Amino acid sequence: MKVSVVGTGYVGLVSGVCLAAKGHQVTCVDIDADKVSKINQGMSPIYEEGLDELLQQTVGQQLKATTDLRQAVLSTDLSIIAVGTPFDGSVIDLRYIKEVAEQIGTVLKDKPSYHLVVVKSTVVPGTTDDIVRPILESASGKQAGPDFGVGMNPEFLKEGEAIKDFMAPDRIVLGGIDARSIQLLGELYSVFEDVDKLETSCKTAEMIKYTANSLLATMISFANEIGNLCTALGGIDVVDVMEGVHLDKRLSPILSDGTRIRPSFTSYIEAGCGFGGSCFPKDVKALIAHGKRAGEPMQLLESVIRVNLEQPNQLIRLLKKHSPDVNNLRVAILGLAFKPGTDDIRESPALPVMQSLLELGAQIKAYDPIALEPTKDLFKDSAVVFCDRLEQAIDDAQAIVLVTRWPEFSALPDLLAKLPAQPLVIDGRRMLDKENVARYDGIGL
Ligand SMILES: NC(=O)c1ccc[n+]([C@@H]2O[C@H](COP(=O)([O-])OP(=O)(O)OC[C@H]3O[C@@H](n4cnc5c(N)ncnc54)[C@H](O)[C@@H]3O)[C@@H](O)[C@H]2O)c1
Ligand SMILES: O=c1ccn([C@@H]2O[C@H](COP(=O)(O)OP(=O)(O)O[C@H]3O[C@H](CO)[C@@H](O)[C@H](O)[C@H]3O)[C@@H](O)[C@H]2O)c(=O)[nH]1
Repeated sequence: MKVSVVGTGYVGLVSGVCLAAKGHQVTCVDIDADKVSKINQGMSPIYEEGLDELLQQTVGQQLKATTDLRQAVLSTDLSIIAVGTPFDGSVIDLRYIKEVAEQIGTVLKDKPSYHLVVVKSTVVPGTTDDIVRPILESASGKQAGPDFGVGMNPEFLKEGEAIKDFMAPDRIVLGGIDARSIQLLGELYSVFEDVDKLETSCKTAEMIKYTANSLLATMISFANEIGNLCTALGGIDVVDVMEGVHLDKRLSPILSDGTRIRPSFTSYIEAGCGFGGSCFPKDVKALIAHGKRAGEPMQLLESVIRVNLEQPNQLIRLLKKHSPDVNNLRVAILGLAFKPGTDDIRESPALPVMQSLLELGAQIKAYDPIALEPTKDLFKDSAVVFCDRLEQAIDDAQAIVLVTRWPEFSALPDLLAKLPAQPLVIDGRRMLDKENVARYDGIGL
């Protein structure tokens, strides 16, 4: 099929490149001419494992990028909207979605053939039916249904694993205003075989996305609250607790070949220093606000956000338990990205941890394999020393605070063993073997 994807951020570019790799003819559209130029040269504007390679395989053949939305819509059968939907504190900001809907509607006025417009951005339930559809109708002077189709197809990819998630998704949700819209959207995804596909309304598709993210965020805050209680009670390790809980077959099913799905970090019931990123915090807050407007306060989700806001402080509390005076303490912060596999620092727990330590007078060295540059900008007026190598960050540290679960940090016990004096290690992700580190403490211990 011929597909245009509007917005070339994490979701738009990954979707465009993967759909191209699956054999579709894709035109990516962005208002940012720099991004468009980079994409056409085969260079991804964002860091995502495997994206550059897949882009280079497809660009100039199955995929091209442009700033010309009009031409892109006229020359394709289907347009996917993948622009940002930031949360402004009380509602999600639909400015970019509305702008793009208006622009696509204007083009549809001059397009004689049927076209399907699909919202992929995360939008609160009702947005596609009540906001996007009327804008498309009024800008085109046409009627949704007979003249053009409207669909909603939420995206579930995780940053750092985006290509894998898109190419082999757990499920594909096909929302649409009518059978024809859903059928065409289904055709786009017919190249994804052996994947559960759910056909539904746009409003339900939107709600599935928010519910999925809210559930995962709830599981994390739940694990973190239990972890903090383990710390307060003493003599209990949350890792053992969660393993015991997870052995319930309802949580770790036994597969038909007899193997059991074991608890792992990705199970979302592992305690840590809090969830960050561009999705969980924003989406949970947006659903809370949407609930309030509907007269349905979301008390559980309010607590999920409160627990998460407080969780980075738990690292400071643990540090102070061992070193009550943090003033002038030499502290290494390991990991700045909100999770491994990305240079994205949005809502990363590392940011409030560094801020608190600076206020307490600590001397900070910070290290991340790829997220140093964006963090440098945020702390440019501070005395934080940014290190290019892990060894450099820890060489004279009195304390180490591990914030991001980068695989590279599993080498820490060996590196520490070579140091003349052993620093205290506060493990915010419980990724190190506590028996292998001389002075160890961590979340939920
Ligand atoms: N980042 C994720 O992991 C993820 C995963 C699933 C869903 N989502 C959702 O997908 C949506 C997009 O997220 P993102 O992280 O890709 O956003 P992003 O901010 O990385 O990218 C948005 C892109 O849209 C472009 N844009 C803005 N206005 C435009 C216009 N009028 N025409 C063309 N391009 C325009 C911007 O220049 C930018 O490149 C959001 O609703 C987000 O919640 C994100
Ligand atoms: O057991 C866990 C798992 C994750 N996290 C943290 O949770 C945050 C989010 O992690 P992850 O879910 O891996 O990354 P995202 O890229 O934010 O992906 C989430 O948000 C996307 C955007 O909506 C969805 O598409 C994905 O399905 C959903 O997992 C990160 O800070 C992680 O460190 C934990 O603290 N404990």
